[in-house]
Amino acid sequence: MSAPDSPPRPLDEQLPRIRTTVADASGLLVCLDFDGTLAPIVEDPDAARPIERNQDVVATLAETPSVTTAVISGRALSDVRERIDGPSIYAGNHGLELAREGDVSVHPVAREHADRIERLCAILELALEPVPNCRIENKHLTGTVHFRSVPPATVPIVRQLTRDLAETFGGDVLELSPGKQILEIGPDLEWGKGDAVEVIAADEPPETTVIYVGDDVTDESAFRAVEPDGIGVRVGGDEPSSASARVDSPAAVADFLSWLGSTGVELLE
Ligand SMILES: O=P(O)(O)OC[C@H]1O[C@H](O[C@H]2O[C@H](CO)[C@@H](O)[C@H](O)[C@H]2O)[C@H](O)[C@@H](O)[C@@H]1O
Repeated sequence: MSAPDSPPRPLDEQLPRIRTTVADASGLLVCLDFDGTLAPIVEDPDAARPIERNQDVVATLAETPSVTTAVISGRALSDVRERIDGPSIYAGNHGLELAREGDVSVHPVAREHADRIERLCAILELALEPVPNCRIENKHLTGTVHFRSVPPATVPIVRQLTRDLAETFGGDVLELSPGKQILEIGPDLEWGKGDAVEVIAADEPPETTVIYVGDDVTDESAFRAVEPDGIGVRVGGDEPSSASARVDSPAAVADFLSWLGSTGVELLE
């Protein structure tokens, strides 16, 4: 395992360990983040789409008997399900909602605070309306303030207003967290993508290797959940990470997933 403050190694360097780990397994649970991992980061969050090769390889993996696929996203569950087909499991809102086997479960504390999130999103819409290209994404259990496309001089204002309004209207039950050119508002909870991965993995047969691929700070809890027995792959950037391997881009994710679907599946016990 790499220490949390050490950079993951390029995937090629990690392949010998990955081969051994997969060869010792009877099946794979492949968990995938969406934005920045399957889909390139784009200016308009509504325009994000997986690259075609990721869409194809996820569909192929989803049909492979020894593989379970899951998409674990910060987007709302209803949103991410529309964006990629195939997986049998989806988690939305950073793991606060989980859909599997025809059932959707929602974290009870997040459900309790959903009205407060809705109200705060409405207030933020009004307050930030004068800032060109500032978007509020109301995800019902969490909300996102997007400042990727705002005039650079207004970013500090967006950040400060968001902080102030979250403090005033979030009481002591909501918290802010960072993302890629966003601020996320959610319930103040010890629950994240790593917890969702653990819940999903608990239902897999013994000797399943868990793989998690993601690009952002909220994916770190998932890397910690899967490493060192499983495989964490961080996409892009050069930040320290708890993932042991790194790839450059969604295109490189497609290469890795294709390798898993061919060589990886053949290596399984
Ligand atoms: O966990 P993820 O599936 O990676 O979701 C994290 C956030 O992704 C989206 O925002 C990011 O992608 C946008 C489209 O490329 C980009 O415009 C934005 O700047 C990024 O932060 C999504 O809109 C958020 O709701 C997710 O929380």
